Amino acid sequence: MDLNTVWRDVVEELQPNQRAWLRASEPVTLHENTAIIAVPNDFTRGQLEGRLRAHLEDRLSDRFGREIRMAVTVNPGLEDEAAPLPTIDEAPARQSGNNSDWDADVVDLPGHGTGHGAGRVLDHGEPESSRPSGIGHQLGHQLGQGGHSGFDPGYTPERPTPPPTALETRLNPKYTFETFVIGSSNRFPHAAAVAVAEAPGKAYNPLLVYGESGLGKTHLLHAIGHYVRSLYSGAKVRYVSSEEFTNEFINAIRDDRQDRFKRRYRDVDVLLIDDIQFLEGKTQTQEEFFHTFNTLHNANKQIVLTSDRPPKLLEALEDRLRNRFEWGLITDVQAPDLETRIAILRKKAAMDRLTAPPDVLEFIASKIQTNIRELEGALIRVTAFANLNRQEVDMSLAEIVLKDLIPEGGEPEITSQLIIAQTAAYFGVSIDDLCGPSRGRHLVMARQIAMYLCRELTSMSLPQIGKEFGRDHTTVMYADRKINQLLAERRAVFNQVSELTNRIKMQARQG
Ligand SMILES: Nc1ncnc2c1ncn2[C@@H]1O[C@H](COP(=O)(O)OP(=O)(O)OP(=O)(O)O)[C@@H](O)[C@H]1O
Repeated sequence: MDLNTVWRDVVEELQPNQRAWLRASEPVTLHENTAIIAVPNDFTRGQLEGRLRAHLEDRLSDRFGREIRMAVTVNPGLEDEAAPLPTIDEAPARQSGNNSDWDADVVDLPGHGTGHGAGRVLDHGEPESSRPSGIGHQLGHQLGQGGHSGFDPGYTPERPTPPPTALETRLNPKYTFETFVIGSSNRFPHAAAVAVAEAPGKAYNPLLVYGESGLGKTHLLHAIGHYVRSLYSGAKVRYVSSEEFTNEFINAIRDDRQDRFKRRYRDVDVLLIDDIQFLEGKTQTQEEFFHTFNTLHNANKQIVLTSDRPPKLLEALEDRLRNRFEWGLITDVQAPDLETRIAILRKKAAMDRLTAPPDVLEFIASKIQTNIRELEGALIRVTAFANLNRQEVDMSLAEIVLKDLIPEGGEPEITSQLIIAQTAAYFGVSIDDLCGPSRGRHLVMARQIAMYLCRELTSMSLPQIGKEFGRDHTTVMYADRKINQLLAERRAVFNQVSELTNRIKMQARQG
């Protein structure tokens, strides 16, 4: 059964006045349980997402014999098709929607707005890394985006004030679409992310990406931020984890600075909010976020969310909030297949100038199957070990290092308490000191290693790890980077980390 036919029938069955809304709608694709429908403008999208949604989803589900969700995207090109002759009044309006408010360099980005994809078709063949200006455009098309020609973003860049730096928007410069490897496990969320970045507030709103830890959700979120900023200079992009959002909200109440907090999150063009599962059970923060969400959504500002579960399973979230999350497009990242894992390792090796022959990359990729963070960690350890021993990276070396990293018979569960206790014992310091404020050199190193191991061996988020040590997430990020670097430079650190990892894993296995 094809979506075109079903959509036509479903529209036919509507009341004439309702049918009028859908005159210029166009079904784009059916991806698993999501039917993507393009409409010409925000107003129509509002109708579809509001009063017509339940009915249309029911009818689509009946026809396909399974539950179908609808995701609506705006494609202004459809209006042109629907309207036989533009009136004189309309013409200038369209033109102003054609990016004339934006910086010239933005409009002239290669590969954009031409409608003729410079990108390759990604449905077949090897995983590849994404180049948004070509491939993204084409994928955007696959998801019903008309490219960004004719797209009126609805906000103007603030020319008098310089655009915020990546630091101010808190985007990790390494997490871009260029460094993201596309494979079958993430093709759809990647395409959705590109579409949203090319047409913020128009494509799918909100976009929600869910999936297990270490599969690239945060990476995609940051990539959207970078890409929006490169396309629309002056666009206000804000990235925040839900934990930070919660903490800032609590602090704002404490300091009686709610207004400032509200402005911070409501006065943005794109809000990227990570790990919304942390909002579960936090009633007051949920309430605040609900209003933030509504303010942004009503103003057609883009919201992108990530979660470790689909919204349906976020049980301790208020219904009205969960319901909001289900308005737009929901898509998941899955564990990468072997080819994608190899491609990710190749890319990482090239980026960080780590030399490892193809058989070693394949070996690592075959051993570490689910978490990309662990996959990258294993590559770093193998190359660091070789570097310290002034040896070539080869299979026998990789086998030794990975044997320590991956125990026979599956992974035991490792907690931060275990890591902290073992690290404290290993370095001969007390747990209180390890997690306390003292900044003695020995202690700082032990603490950084403990933080690094929490990042490596558990699925805890940066803020969660930070909390264990009474510090914020940036300290954890710094520690993680620092230890990764020292692993390659200092044999003592490499040995300590390896030995400690073994001890922790052994202890975890013994229960
Ligand atoms: N497709 C990919 N291509 C290249 N690198 C990737 C890809 N997916 C993930 N990574 C890398 O894997 C690491 C973990 O990814 P990320 O932090 O985005 O995962 P996550 O799903 O947000 O995990 P968590 O829920 O634990 O925060 C990052 O270093 C990221 O750059």
